[in-house]
Amino acid sequence: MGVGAGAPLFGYAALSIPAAAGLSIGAVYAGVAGKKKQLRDVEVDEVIERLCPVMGIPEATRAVLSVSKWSGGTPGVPGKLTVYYTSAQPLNDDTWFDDICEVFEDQGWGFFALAEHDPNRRRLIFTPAAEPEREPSDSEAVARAKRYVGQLLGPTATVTAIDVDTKTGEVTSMMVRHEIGSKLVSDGYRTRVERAINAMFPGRWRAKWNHHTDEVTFEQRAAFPDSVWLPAPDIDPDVDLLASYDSVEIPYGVDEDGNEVVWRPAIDPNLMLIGPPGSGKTVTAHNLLVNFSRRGWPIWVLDGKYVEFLGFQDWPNVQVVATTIEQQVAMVHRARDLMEYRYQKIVTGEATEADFEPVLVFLDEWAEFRGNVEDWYTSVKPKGGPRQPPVLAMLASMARKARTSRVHLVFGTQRPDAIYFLGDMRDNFAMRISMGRLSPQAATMMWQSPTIGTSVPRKCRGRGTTVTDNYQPLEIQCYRVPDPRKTRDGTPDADLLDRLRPPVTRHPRLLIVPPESLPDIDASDETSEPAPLTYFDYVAADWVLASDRPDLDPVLKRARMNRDTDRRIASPTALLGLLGAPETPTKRPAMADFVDLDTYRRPTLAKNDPAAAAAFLDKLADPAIRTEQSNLDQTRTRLTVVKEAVDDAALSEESDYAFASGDEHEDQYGPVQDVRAADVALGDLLLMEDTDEWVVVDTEPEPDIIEDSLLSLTWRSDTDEVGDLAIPDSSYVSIRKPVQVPELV
Ligand SMILES: Nc1ncnc2c1ncn2[C@@H]1O[C@H](COP(=O)(O)OP(=O)(O)OP(=O)(O)O)[C@@H](O)[C@H]1O
Repeated sequence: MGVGAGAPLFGYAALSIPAAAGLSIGAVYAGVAGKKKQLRDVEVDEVIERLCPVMGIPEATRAVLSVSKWSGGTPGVPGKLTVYYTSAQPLNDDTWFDDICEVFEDQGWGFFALAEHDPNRRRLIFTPAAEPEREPSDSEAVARAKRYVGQLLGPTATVTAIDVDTKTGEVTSMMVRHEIGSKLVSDGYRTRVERAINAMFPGRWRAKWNHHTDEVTFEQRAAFPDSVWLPAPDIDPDVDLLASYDSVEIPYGVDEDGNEVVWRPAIDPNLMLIGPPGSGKTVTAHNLLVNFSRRGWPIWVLDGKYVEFLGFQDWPNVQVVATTIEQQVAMVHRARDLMEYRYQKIVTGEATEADFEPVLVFLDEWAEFRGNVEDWYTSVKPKGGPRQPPVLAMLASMARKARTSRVHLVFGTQRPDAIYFLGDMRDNFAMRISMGRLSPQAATMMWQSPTIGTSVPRKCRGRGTTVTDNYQPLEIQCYRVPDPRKTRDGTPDADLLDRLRPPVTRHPRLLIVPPESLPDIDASDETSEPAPLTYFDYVAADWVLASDRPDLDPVLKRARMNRDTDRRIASPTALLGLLGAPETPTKRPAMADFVDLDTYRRPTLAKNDPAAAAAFLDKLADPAIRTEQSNLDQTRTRLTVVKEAVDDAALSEESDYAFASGDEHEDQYGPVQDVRAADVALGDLLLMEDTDEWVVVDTEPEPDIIEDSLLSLTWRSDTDEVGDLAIPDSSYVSIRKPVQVPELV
């Protein structure tokens, strides 16, 4: 038996019980009903013992509770509970009534709810109610999360909200209020907390700190998708390029939350695209090309590798894909001339920027192009001509004039060499994408931080780093597009290309006509050899509509490739003239023998119709304008280039961009070394001995926040797994350090 009935539990003078309350503390019944009454009193006293602390009453007293309307057997359950309070203070506590009801429920009396509150009498009446909806009690994962939070942010930290994955039961995000704001002002401390959260919970986590409210939200990061195809929303194919220019947004990928990232060329005129082989740089360039073509922009392409853009040679609005070194040099000069022409028109007051239709120029695989041009130049350098090919000195000034001339550059290369960031180049290529993983050295060049982009998983193709609207670096998955050259009819890739292909060709395809040698005008006798063509002859090459020169059209040539051709090319032995293959290729039939020229597709009628395009080209080719624009251009009649004819001032201004030939550091990491854990640095490759896998160390090693005698190494794998290793700093591990590349200094 519990507390003895019939007497106050303890003296409780402070509580004045209204006489009408009918509290039957002194009544002890005997007889038939005595047994039931006794049992009920015991229950009531048990409840009172637990209720008094909830009511803020230090010593238990029966004056706190009156119980009536019992029903259902022995002892049964009450139907009305009247609770008296002395202090109104707890009324401010949102959970007070629930806490009172919980006492009744714990006694087995069922669920109660407040039915009436009489503040004058300081009385609360509770009656039976339906079961309230309650938060389920903490799962093991939640309890663990709360415990970790207490360890990291102090015992007073409280988890104010928590999300759990209903399938796995794992915590996916939590909001925490803490009282260590002053400690968390330090970046270092916050980083340590974030590392610890990453180490303690499955998956990758990020923290959003709110220093004003002393709150932090930890969220599990969503996994990036492996591949996201470029969406093909409807776009007006006839949109007015001049009117739409300012609002053009080119979506090129998604961040980890699925938000689309866009390039706005009217704000950032040029884009720099960096990526080692296999990282997805070419696919990203194709994605940009398709995007712009769908918005009706004319596109010119320099393809430093010659083969990457072949599939887009007959894509609507792609005007030219320069695939030989001669064409490429001519194209860059012509783009530069177009920029200068427009610039001059503004200077002379004949036009404003708003009068120019935008053009997109790809300068892809620039380092490769640079090497090729340097080699080629030795064979075409005119006597007395500049030492370096002039085309290599144009990049910076083209980038600078892009905004005014609306001739926008996509500059692509494998590595962010220091020369691409000299002078105002950094500002003129503020819009950037780096594909794949960067070394800490390259990351410093590209993102001014040795940590950004250095842990991008190498096997996740199309993954890279870019900038947000506020120029903050951000990891993204770039959109993917099929390469038309490698896509077979009837496949889903072909269907997607059909949806992405602009329905109207607004800008006709152009060809750069190879210049022909002319007789040497200085020669005294008629039998002398024609003078060899020089660099400037190639620069001055004519441009024509592709439809006017089917004999030169590579698209047409490809269209007539047949199985015989394929087979002949397939065998290296056959190509060597062995095994019965024809030693000299048979003369090919004339174009007219196999193509009906009349049915050869002319460009779809466009705003820029062929006649207008031809007039535009004439204008560009007009010697008067060309001489005015640049002294670098030489026409074929001026075969001997005298030194003075070259604008040395223009060249010397950018002579620092005399590009060094680039080494290949494909893997970017040096030999295997065994070092103490204390000597491991961010960006090193680390061998995980249990899985025999190389992972990258993705944060600066630090003492473990929980066990500070250990060193914590966080890592990310090539397939985007993450983890944390806490080891004594004297233990040995195998690492590979990123190589230092001289061109990045
Ligand atoms: N955004 C992407 N999403 C998914 N897979 C991609 C993506 N981009 C590229 N890939 C895959 O990676 C392969 C290589 O891509 P890509 O040709 O663009 O690489 P690259 O960096 O240009 O290399 P290389 O210079 O050798 O051509 C593609 O064939 C494709 O399978």
